[in-house]
Amino acid sequence: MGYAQLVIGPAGSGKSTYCSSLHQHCETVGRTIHIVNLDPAAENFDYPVAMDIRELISLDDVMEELGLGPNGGLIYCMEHLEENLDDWLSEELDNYLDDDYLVFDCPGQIELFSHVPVLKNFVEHLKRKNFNVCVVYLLDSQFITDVTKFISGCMASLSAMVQLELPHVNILSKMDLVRNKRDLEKLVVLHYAYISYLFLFWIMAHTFPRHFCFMYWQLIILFFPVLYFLRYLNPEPTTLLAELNRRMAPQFEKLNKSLIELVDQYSMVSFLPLDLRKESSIQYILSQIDNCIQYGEDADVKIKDFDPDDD
Ligand SMILES: Nc1nc2c(ncn2[C@@H]2O[C@H](COP(=O)(O)OP(=O)(O)OP(=O)(O)O)[C@@H](O)[C@H]2O)c(=O)[nH]1
Ligand SMILES: [Mg+2]
Repeated sequence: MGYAQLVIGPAGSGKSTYCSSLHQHCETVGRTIHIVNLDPAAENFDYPVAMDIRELISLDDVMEELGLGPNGGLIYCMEHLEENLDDWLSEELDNYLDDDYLVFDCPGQIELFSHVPVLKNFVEHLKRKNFNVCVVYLLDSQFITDVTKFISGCMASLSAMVQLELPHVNILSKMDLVRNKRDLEKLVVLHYAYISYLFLFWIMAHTFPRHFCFMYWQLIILFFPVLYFLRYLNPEPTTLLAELNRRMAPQFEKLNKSLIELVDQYSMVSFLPLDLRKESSIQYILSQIDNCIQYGEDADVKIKDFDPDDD
């Protein structure tokens, strides 16, 4: 039994960077994984490439010989891969043993996981080769700066989920950028809270000179910033719906409600945050994916077989 991650997501969402960080992390902890490049347009790699689609077909050749543009050329390359699943891919996969762990770094063209059946047939082939496969869908954290962007990212992920019919892990990448923004927001809110506090303190001191009144106001003033942070830490579907309705014209209310229900039904609101600066964040994501593909479960059984107490 082999194990595989299919890393997909919109262009520039951080797929290749994730693959490279994952490889580094695994090297550090003494675990072997092999990264496969499935992007015929990729040129620079921060990880050792175990298998490379460019050995099968080159995007530049396709564009030159067939007169196609970069996107049409890429779809042609992927369809060529589909035609060579039994030859090229099977031969390459034969180099890997049982228990090997492959990570496929895919191109970012959304067509590949919305309606073009190449990836679907690709994973079917992996399954036939006895691989446990999990989809890892990366969404750039910038998508949470705007509710409409967030919903469109969720829809693209949902489309991959429905098309590929595999265990699916959603990841919010580039969390280091969110943190900076949130720190700024925190600072602004605390700044205003502090000014309000001083202002009210001054008014109350002149109007009600009793001490318990200050305590009462103190509680109210501190309560508002806390509520503000909770709203960002744990977004509820109802909050998303309210924001969506606020952003769009009234005639879209019914559509918004259905979209949010759909997103909620497929548990799409749950994304695992990935902060590449933290080793613990990569480790947590990897453990969740391992769980999905049951990696390591056989190893436990083997350890039990060799338990020295049995003698
Ligand atoms: N700040 C920050 N930048 C990141 C992170 N991950 C990726 N990037 C940057 O985002 C850009 C795109 O990253 P890639 O890893 O090439 O994204 P990709 O999804 O492989 O892109 P395509 O293969 O073209 O679809 C690069 O400039 C990366 O340096 C991250 O965790 N934090
Ligand atoms: Mg890439």
